[in-house]
Formats: sequence, structure tokens, C-alpha cells
Amino acid sequence: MSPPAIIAPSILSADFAELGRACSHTIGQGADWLHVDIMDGHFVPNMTFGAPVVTKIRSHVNPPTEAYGKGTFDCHMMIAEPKRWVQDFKKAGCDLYCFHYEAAVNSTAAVTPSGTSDEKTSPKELIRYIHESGMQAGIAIKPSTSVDVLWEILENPVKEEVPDMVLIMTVEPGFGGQSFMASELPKVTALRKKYPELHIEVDGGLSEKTIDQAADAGANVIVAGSAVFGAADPGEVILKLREAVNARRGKL
Ligand SMILES: O=C(CO)[C@H](O)[C@H](O)COP(=O)(O)O
Ligand SMILES: [Fe+2]
Repeated sequence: MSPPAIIAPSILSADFAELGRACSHTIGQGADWLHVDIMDGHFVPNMTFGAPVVTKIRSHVNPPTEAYGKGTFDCHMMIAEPKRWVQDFKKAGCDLYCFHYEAAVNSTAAVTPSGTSDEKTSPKELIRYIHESGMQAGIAIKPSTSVDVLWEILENPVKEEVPDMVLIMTVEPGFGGQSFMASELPKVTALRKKYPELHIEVDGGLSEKTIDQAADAGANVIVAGSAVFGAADPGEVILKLREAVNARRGKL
């Protein structure tokens, strides 16, 4: 049976001037995790915030008491240099560090303002490094990336180098409020067929209108930004998303 539903509101759609309170409020309304979108203006054409802000919001939300527990900070790293920020985000209170496959394989060792550079790292080395730093590791793919790049990574017999979660983007990364791309769901179906117990996250355009398709495909970690933060009753939306996923467990 696939793992139970995990609802992870994307705080990209929260009021940034009230971020700490918005985060604790959302957890109080029934969210399991918080999905924290980190954008650097290079990997994606938009910027959000970095580790100092994550440190601040962590002080408003109790850390999880177990792996994947309530209050998990699921940091979606839409950044060109994923290895460089691992230690900073661990210190800031990130629990699950989810990097993009495309960034890891294309990391260009760019010179940074501090003069350091990101080493070119294979996805499996980066996963090991994230685990050694004490976080869960996730790997994300954009719509233009084939799911086939993931098989070798998931089939690795070395446990420390295998991701705890795969994130299938159902929009082009960079902005909230975009339309759901159902064309990405065959990736989820293929992953669920081979890995019944894997955490499979979908991100982008999820709402009460699109959740049934994502749940049928086998996604269990549901990111929803505008659908939750734009709702009159966010708690009700969280509940409906969770029920839709859990109703399909065991039928997949
Ligand atoms: O990673 C993201 C964008 O790159 C966001 O997590 C995602 O778009 C969530 O927002 P919404 O639910 O409004 O689509
Ligand atoms: Fe995201």
C-alpha cells in the first residue's frame, strides 16, 4: 500500500509580511508539512528567500518529533548550486532538502560573491551528503525531464544514496498559481508501480479540482499553495485533499 497522504501547503502563497504566523496557523489548520520554496533567480526566473528566513519561521513551528512528522520543513530548492546550501539549511531547521536533478547535473561551479564555488556533484553523492548532514533527501524533476533519469538513482543498492522522496513538478518551477499539467502524471504512475512505499510528491496547480487525478496516479505528498492560502477555509481544503489521497490507498 502507498504511504498515507501528507499535505504540504506551499508558503509561496502566504503573506510574506506575516510569514511566521501564517506558517504556524496553517499547521494549526491541519497541514502536515510546510513546503518551503527556495528560488535563486538563476535556476528559475524568480527569487524568494534563503536560510535566515527559514531560521525565523522555524521558531514559529515546532520541529517534527519523528521523520516525516507534523511540522516537517520540506524545502524545495529551486537553486543552481544545490550542494552549496546544504549545511546552511540544516542549521536553519530544514528537515527534507529536495534538490532538482537538473541543477545537480548541470552545476557549473559558478563563482559566488564569497569567492567559493559549488562542486560538481552527482545526484547520488548529493543525496549521501544531505543524509550525512542529518536531513531527508528529495529529488525533483521539471516537466521537461524524463522520469527515466530516476531509475538508476532509485535502484542504487547503497541506501544512503537513495532519495527518501521524489518530486514530480506539475508546473514549470518558478511561480505559484499556475495551471496543473496533467501531462506529468504518467511519471507518477510509473514511479508508484515500481515503488509502492516511496514518498511521491506533486507540486503545482493542485486543488480540489485536480487532486483526484494526482491521487489516482499514486501521489501521496500533495503541495498546494494558492488553493490553501487563497481559500476562505484553508482547513477544509487540507481535509479534502487528504481524504482524496487516502481514499485511493490500497486501490493502486
Ligand atoms: O514550486 C512551486 C513553484 O515553482 C510551488 O510550490 C507551487 O507552484 C505551489 O503553488 P500553487 O499550488 O499555487 O501552484
Ligand atoms: Fe515547490
